[in-house]
Amino acid sequence: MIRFNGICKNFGATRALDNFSLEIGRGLVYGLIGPNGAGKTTAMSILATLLLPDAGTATVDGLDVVEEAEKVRGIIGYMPDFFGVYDGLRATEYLEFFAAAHHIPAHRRPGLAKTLLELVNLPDKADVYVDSLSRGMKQRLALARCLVHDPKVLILDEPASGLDPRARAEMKEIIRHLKHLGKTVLISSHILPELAEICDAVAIMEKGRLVVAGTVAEITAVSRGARQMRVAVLDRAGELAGFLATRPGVSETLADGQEVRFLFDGNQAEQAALLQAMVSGGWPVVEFAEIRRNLEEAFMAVTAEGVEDHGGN
Ligand SMILES: Nc1ncnc2c1ncn2[C@@H]1O[C@H](COP(=O)(O)OP(=O)(O)OP(=O)(O)O)[C@@H](O)[C@H]1O
Repeated sequence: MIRFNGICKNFGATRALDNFSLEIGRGLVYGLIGPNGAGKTTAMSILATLLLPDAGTATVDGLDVVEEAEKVRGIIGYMPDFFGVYDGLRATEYLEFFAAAHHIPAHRRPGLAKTLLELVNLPDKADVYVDSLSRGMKQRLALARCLVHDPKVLILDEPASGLDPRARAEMKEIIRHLKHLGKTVLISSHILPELAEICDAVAIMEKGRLVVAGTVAEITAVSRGARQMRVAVLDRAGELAGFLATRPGVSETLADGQEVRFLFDGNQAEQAALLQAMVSGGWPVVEFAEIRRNLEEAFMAVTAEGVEDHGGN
């Protein structure tokens, strides 16, 4: 549904996008994550036809964002990271205004505004002036605004930034709902664990380049190298740490109370063999499991290590 192909974009001496390529399948919620200045907003602006790339191509549903910009605008909804709302307009008027800009016939606009306000959980704010809404409500109204022309693709630049936990949870619910409606959603965020919850896949960017892309599980695996393990025993943890240190693939053993933590570089069969060795050695093993990294830790690891490109998804 979305394809970036070798996109480069410079601002003076700053290379905002450097041969950036990514493919995003239809109907997915796709997260774009990266540190400040990674190029997320630049990539989204190019997709939204608001910036021209210096090199490379980008398409939305097969339409070129430069050659067929007008058609692209008809099938995307774009929510920028910073946006204003107009003074002196009520929520319904605000939505009707944008519906008019999208050539929705006048008789359909009131019903559409009502439906959209319900969709973003603002049905009781129809007659409230938009500049008096809370930040979270403004964000949701802005999202409703992106939906007036029923776009296939939504491009949401940090839609949850600056929101409190409740408002973020509401935003997440709405994004889930949009997925059920069949939309393809590209979303950028710094709130990484939240992206993990709602995204089918994520791409990590750094310095204008794609670092890694895939499902959250794939990314945590790619970034992992040796896995961190934890084994809990009824007693003799210190002795077990010594034993483990002699086993292949085991490093950095650390006994702490009734548990031992260590790094393990091995496949599942080797992991099973290790458990068997512990049990055969007489250690009373209560638990043995991998300590899974969350997306945030994976993100820190891959951006620090600069993992090679793994292509799009
Ligand atoms: N209009 C502009 N003029 C000059 N430099 C720009 C412009 N827009 C972006 N840049 C630069 O391009 C790089 C990428 O910026 P971009 O806003 O795309 O990153 P980002 O990943 O969205 O960052 P953030 O998370 O801080 O929003 C940065 O170094 C930024 O300073």
